[in-house]
Amino acid sequence: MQITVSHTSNQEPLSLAELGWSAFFDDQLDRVDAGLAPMRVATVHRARVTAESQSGPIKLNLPNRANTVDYAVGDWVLVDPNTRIPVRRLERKTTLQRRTEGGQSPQLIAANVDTLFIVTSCNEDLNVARLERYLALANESGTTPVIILTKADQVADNAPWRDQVLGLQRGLKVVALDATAPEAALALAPWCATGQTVALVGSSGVGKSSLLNTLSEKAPDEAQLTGSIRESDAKGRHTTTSRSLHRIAGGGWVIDTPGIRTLHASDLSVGLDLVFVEIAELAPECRFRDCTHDHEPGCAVQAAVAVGGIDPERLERWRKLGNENRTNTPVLSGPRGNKQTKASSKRSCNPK
Ligand SMILES: Nc1nc2c(ncn2[C@@H]2O[C@H](COP(=O)(O)OP(=O)(O)OP(=O)(O)O)[C@@H](O)[C@H]2O)c(=O)[nH]1
Ligand SMILES: [Zn+2]
Repeated sequence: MQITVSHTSNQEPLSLAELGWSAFFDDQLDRVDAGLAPMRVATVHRARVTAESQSGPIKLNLPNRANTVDYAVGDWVLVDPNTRIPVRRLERKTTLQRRTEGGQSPQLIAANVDTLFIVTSCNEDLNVARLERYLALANESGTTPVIILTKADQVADNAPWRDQVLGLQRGLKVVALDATAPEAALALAPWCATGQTVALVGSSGVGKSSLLNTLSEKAPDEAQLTGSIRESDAKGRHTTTSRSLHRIAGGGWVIDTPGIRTLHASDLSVGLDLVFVEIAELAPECRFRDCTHDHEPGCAVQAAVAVGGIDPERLERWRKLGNENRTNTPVLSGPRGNKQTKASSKRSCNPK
């Protein structure tokens, strides 16, 4: 499908596949959609949404009373090429969302992300509990997590950092690199092929902007701001201000999402099970169905801790994250007035 839309860019037209289109979206098209142009949401502001069309970036005209919070960077929308009004948003393949503290409805971070790059650096600031949160978020949203250890060039041996993160989830891929070096793009190429979409999450100062610039081969004058890091406490300044969709040189797309530091564990169920799979697998063997793996007799998890099969610190972090999840996930009223949480209505791994 190629529908011409007047635009501001001189770039070569992109195929839909280059924009990230796949059979998943094609299957959602109806005959009535003929004449509409599929486009990908690139930026979402309070009253303004822009998109990447096949012929370049364009500003969308929102219908009256449309709420921009309904759109996420990475969304596919079908746009009327004459009015530039998005007529329909396609169902999302993956949805990254977060709930701010006390927030009733989750806030969209990004949509249709294939791989979540969880960025952390080889310094003393590495926080496994935070990485487990990001992993649970990635799993829950349906994206594949990859841990990126930046600043590998600043340590003689990155093995101690690699060892800390490899065990955080079964089959986890970990890549150590220098985010500022062109070779970083090569190391990440397996996840950045044409049509693939990745997103970057991680604390301030770990190298997300640097990685973004390296992946997009941005010239210095158009590069994202890269902030400086305070040497004293290894904590960075927050410098990134607008989320957006960037083209990866010779391949897919990268979404940069600020504000992820205020991420809270909420709405997690299978996402948590996949991170703490060693606990989830043993839980059915506990004597009590609602075992909290704490003080109960016949607890298979505590038995595994006793013989060194389960790391007690992991169990403690699982408990904290599960508690945080339950606290932050609003309780919904069930059909007959019985209360149930969204998380517990799916297969749950919360401390029961
Ligand atoms: N040597 C080296 N320096 C790096 C690497 N990654 C980032 N830096 C430097 O660390 C500082 C912070 O990097 P940024 O890319 O701004 O970090 P960020 O994660 O985008 O930070 P926020 O925008 O605050 O979220 C900059 O001075 C970078 O040049 C790396 O892999 N090696
Ligand atoms: Zn138990």
